[in-house]
Amino acid sequence: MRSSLVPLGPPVSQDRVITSFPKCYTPAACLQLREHFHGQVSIACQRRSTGTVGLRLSKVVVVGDLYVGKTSLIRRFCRNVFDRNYKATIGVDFEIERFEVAGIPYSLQIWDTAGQEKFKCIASAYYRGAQVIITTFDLTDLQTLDHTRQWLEDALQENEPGTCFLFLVGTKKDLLSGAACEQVEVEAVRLANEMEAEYWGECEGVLQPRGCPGL
Ligand SMILES: Nc1nc2c(ncn2[C@@H]2O[C@H](COP(=O)(O)OP(=O)(O)OP(=O)(O)O)[C@@H](O)[C@H]2O)c(=O)[nH]1
Repeated sequence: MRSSLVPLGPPVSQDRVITSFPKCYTPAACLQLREHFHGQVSIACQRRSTGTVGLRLSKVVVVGDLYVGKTSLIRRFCRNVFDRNYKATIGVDFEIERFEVAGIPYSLQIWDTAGQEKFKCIASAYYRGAQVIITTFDLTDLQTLDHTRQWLEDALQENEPGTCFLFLVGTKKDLLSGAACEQVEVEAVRLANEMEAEYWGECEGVLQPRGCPGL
């Protein structure tokens, strides 16, 4: 069935062609280890028959308090731009990014949700069917870290247990000194482990592993 794997539209750009995966940041923070692969995936990889694996579109939802930097994270990832001007997201917005992973066309549908309380009921209608939940907080505002439990709980409620990969992202690393950032990140990684999520820091939209200095 190779024909069903031909991507629609023009070829994906070179930076969206993924032939190998980077090493995970720390085994404790990364749950997608080889032993966690589904048996069928492991067998398909061993036989190099991944062409028949039908996972070709994943839904990603990004949640978190207002002003933490959800839109900035997505805009950097999709368009490599960063804007210092704040424009609140109204309800939801989305982007589609096309990839080629190990020769298989693959799309990420990324949903940017509004952090403002008054839009929560609109945004939460889009949580269903997520394969990835990215919960974000502002490293300079500890309250936003406290709120991530509730954001995650709300997003998980709309999905089958155990079906989502979870990430916790601390934004605005550039606004903190190394020592202050490390202090918050220790707490964030502890919470990420509790949530069974993988932790990443962020600097003007660019994702960075813990411990990396800001811009
Ligand atoms: N210095 C700095 N500013 C950032 C960073 N990320 C986001 N910002 C700024 O923070 C403000 C809010 O960013 P947004 O991405 O709009 O926040 P949001 O979470 O999408 O906000 P809502 O749409 O209201 O939920 C903007 O002025 C951004 O420029 C960062 O890493 N560093």
